[in-house]
Amino acid sequence: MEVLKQQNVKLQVRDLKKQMNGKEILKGISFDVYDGEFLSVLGPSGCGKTTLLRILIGLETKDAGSIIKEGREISALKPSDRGMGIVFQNYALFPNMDVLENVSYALNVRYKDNKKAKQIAAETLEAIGLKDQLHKKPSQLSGGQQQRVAIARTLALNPDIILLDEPISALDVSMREVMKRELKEIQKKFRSTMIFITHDQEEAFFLSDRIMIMSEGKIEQIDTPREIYDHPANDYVQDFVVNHLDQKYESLLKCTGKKSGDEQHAQ
Ligand SMILES: Nc1ncnc2c1ncn2[C@@H]1O[C@H](COP(=O)(O)OP(=O)(O)OP(=O)(O)O)[C@@H](O)[C@H]1O
Repeated sequence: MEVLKQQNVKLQVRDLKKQMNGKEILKGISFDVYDGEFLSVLGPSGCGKTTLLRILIGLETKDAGSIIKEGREISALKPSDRGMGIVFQNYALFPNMDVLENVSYALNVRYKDNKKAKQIAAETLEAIGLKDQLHKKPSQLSGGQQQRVAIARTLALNPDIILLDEPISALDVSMREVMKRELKEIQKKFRSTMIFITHDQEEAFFLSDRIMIMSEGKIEQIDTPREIYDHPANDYVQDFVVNHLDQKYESLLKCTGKKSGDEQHAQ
């Protein structure tokens, strides 16, 4: 974590508030995201994760607070000017276009140069392991492959920050495991800054540099997986995260190659 803290802060969210139908959905959320960080937003259904994501990218307005990306307040900008990309749970691919066309579509709009768009799309698809699938339609791909196309489509646009809204949840159990590992590889390869929404404790612990735990529109704790596990901030975190993971945490850490706090101090 110290390494990340020394890096640039990419995004600063301050005192973000949102009400809907008279109900407080976000109750003054403040956090930073570091350059190159994988931050998970973890919480149960209805705690406000998706609302937060939609406000960050500009699909929803905020009532109060600020969103500062690389020193600039972006709240007034439209979604396409915010330098953020989003990957949805349901892929949202164009069914009539092949894989290459799906990824090059937005690049065409950006560069107005079909050849360049296709080249960037093909390079990104190759980097993500889909070079043999370029001319298949989405319906000819597995759920995991479709989600990789959706991720490639976002990566190809090279956004400053990628938001992922439960991108793994719709896949079947075995594909979820594969996708989890692939997502980690993709983030390492592209060194992207990612904000990942999930209700799944194991996903968050496996993937994240830090985890932000939410309940009922507020942040309960934001820290590294190890810190959260070793020092839960309150009873909620203890119950929702630590008790849930139980003995699985050490094996999750082994999978990621992360060392325990004690081992790190010993070095
Ligand atoms: N358009 C809306 N109008 C009124 N209430 C809404 C609207 N959108 C969301 N809510 C409410 O806001 C709260 C937070 O919803 P949100 O979708 O952000 O939570 P979440 O943590 O992402 O949950 P889930 O994983 O189930 O989507 C919920 O109580 C939801 O019913």
